[in-house]
Amino acid sequence: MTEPILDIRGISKSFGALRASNNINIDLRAGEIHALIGPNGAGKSTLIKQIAGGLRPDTGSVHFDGQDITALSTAARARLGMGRTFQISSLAMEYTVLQNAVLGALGHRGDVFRFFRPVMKDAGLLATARASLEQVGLEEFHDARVSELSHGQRRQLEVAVALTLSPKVFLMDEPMAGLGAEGSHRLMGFLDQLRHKAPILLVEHDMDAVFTLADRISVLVYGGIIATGPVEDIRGNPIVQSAYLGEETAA
Ligand SMILES: Nc1ncnc2c1ncn2[C@@H]1O[C@H](COP(=O)(O)OP(=O)(O)OP(=O)(O)O)[C@@H](O)[C@H]1O
Repeated sequence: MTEPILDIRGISKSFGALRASNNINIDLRAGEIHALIGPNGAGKSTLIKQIAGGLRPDTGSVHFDGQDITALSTAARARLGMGRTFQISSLAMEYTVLQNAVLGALGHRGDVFRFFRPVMKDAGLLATARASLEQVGLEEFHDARVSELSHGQRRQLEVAVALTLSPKVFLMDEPMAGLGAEGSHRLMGFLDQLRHKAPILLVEHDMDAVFTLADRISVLVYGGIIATGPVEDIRGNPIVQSAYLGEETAA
């Protein structure tokens, strides 16, 4: 078995009396999509924040590419190759697709206090931005404003922005949210390919997407992982069904 690229060991996090993460172990290996599912409030976003660096765990560690990064900032983790897309879009709606990608590349470079105009003439940044847009198939939309894009295209642009730092892994928080059937279908095809560039830890409520895309699934309930395994094992696991999937089908 290959060494995990991302290895979360024994993470716990409490907010007052609430144990939002309870001794969580989860890892991500090359080429895979590992889905993290669980009911609302189970602690999925809290876990992603601790992996990405926005929230410090009370105990436990995050290892990334062989290095203990538990004490590193979000920016330092991003520079090491931790790519992230968010539950709520982080795009600048009135800027163009290319400008968003350039801003992403600029942010990752760390020198954000430059004036916008010269930035758009920076050959290195432009090349990085264009290459990322090409990888997600948005090269024809360089000059379109984000506000003119479909939801699905915005999700692709978010991935392009993350790609500007050549990520070694992706953390994705509900990428299917707000997409219609066709948009979800397209994005699923895209993520299916993307996993070969960098494995994906995928938080997702859309069970069709999870069952279609995931290589492994971890189920989080009340802050603790109650099961991890291949899709078929999780689907057929009676504890998972009563704790989560039953609830979903009843909805
Ligand atoms: N900063 C915070 N302070 C206090 N409680 C918090 C904080 N962040 C999260 N919580 C609580 O921790 C629990 C887990 O929340 P979290 O947002 O991680 O769940 P989730 O599984 O991502 O939910 P959803 O699927 O609705 O996005 C919830 O009970 C939430 O209210």
